[in-house]
Amino acid sequence: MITVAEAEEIIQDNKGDFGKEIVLFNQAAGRILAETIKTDRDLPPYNRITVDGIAVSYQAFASGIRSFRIKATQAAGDEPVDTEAPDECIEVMTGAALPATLDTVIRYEDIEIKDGIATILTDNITQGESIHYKGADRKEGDVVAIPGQVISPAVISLITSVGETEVRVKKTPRVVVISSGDELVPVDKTPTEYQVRQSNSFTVQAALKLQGVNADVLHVPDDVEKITGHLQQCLHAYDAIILTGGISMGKFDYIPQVLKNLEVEQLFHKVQQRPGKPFWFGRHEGGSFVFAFPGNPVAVFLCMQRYFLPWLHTSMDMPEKPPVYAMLDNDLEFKPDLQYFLQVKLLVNEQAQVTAIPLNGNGSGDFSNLADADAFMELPAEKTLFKKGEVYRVYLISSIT
Ligand SMILES: Nc1nc2c(c(=O)[nH]1)N[C@H]1C(S)=C(S)[C@@H](COP(=O)(O)OP(=O)(O)OC[C@H]3O[C@@H](n4cnc5c(N)ncnc54)[C@H](O)[C@@H]3O)O[C@H]1N2
Ligand code: MOO
Ligand SMILES: [Mg+2]
Repeated sequence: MITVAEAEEIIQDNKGDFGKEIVLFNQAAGRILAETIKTDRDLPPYNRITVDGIAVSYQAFASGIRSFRIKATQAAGDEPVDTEAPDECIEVMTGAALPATLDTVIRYEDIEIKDGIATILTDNITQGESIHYKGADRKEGDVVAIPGQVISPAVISLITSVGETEVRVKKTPRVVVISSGDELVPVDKTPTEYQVRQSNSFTVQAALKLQGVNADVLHVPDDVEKITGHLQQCLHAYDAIILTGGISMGKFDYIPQVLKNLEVEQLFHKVQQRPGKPFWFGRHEGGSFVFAFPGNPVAVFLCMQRYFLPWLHTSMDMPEKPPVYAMLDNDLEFKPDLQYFLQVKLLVNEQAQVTAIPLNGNGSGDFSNLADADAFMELPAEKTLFKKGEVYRVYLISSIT
């Protein structure tokens, strides 16, 4: 059985490539950038006035002039108006360009205007104040966003301000989520006393939706022929297939055998972890990747967060996220020689430490705490006792915020 680190390495060595496409800028939010965005001119593009008031010559102010004749009023977007005499000023609005003859801007709050004369009421004026200088933020041609970056609202502001009407983005993979098992009934059907509703596939579909991936969902019964037929089709139609259930040692766990029959190369089966030990991963020569997750709901959830989403991000050339650590809040014992992924709630205490409160449950079939969990804490396989105050890595559960 391979370790978690080995499984992770094998998955990362098998990244997908789903291509690129061009989308309109107003359709690009949440997509992954596949080009470099550069400024088309300096930012700001001119000496930008940052308050509503008057623009004056500081030299004139320093020489003792306090009353200035208003030569013109200049709105944002107007061509700047130059002054001709030291005691002239221009009334200027926030966002307007600084006239070449002037160098200091004074707010309306600090002046009084009467009969076309603006009088400065304070001596507390600094040369160059209230001006956001041309090129202070970025120079023309500077890089402002790079491939692999999520197109967040902030990136949209960069894309639009440099006039990119279309952007090249990474294509999202075509993904199908296939649940298996005769005990599972559709969500809108009433199960018998010993059946349960299909929930895993929709959990996975929802996790993908938050990543901008619209996955299809399918259910297959525990029937070799039917599983084979569906999988055969899916191997040609999808970049990634996520299966849930049917991969352990049960009499009706047909999935690994069917995948083998369909010549999907097994890259590993079983990982030294809980939950999710029976996890199966492989790839088909047609290019499709198969992630077969154990049926227990917490195992599916963990495997999505710990393996599939990082694979998706790597495949989309997104930068690796820095690791996150938290401090265990309870003593804990875990004897099996498996890496244990503990569901935890994260809190930041008054010392700015991130503490992890374990959410004790009844194993990987108990998904009742999942909605309260913020992360899985990865407790090393070689240890048995974990003490309050010890620090371990946590894998955050992806969410909207
Ligand atoms: N003899 C052994 N038995 C088991 C082992 C083992 O090593 N030796 N491993 C256990 C572990 S760990 C897990 S996890 C499960 C994984 O089993 P399968 O992948 O074969 O999954 P199923 O048997 O199909 O189902 C397990 C469990 O999950 C429920 N399930 C499945 N799909 C869904 C779904 N779409 N929505 C909701 N619930 C689902 C299913 O009803 C079962 O209760 O095997 C252990 N056994
Ligand atoms: O891997 Mo299983 O999810 O431990 O029950
Ligand atoms: Mg089973």
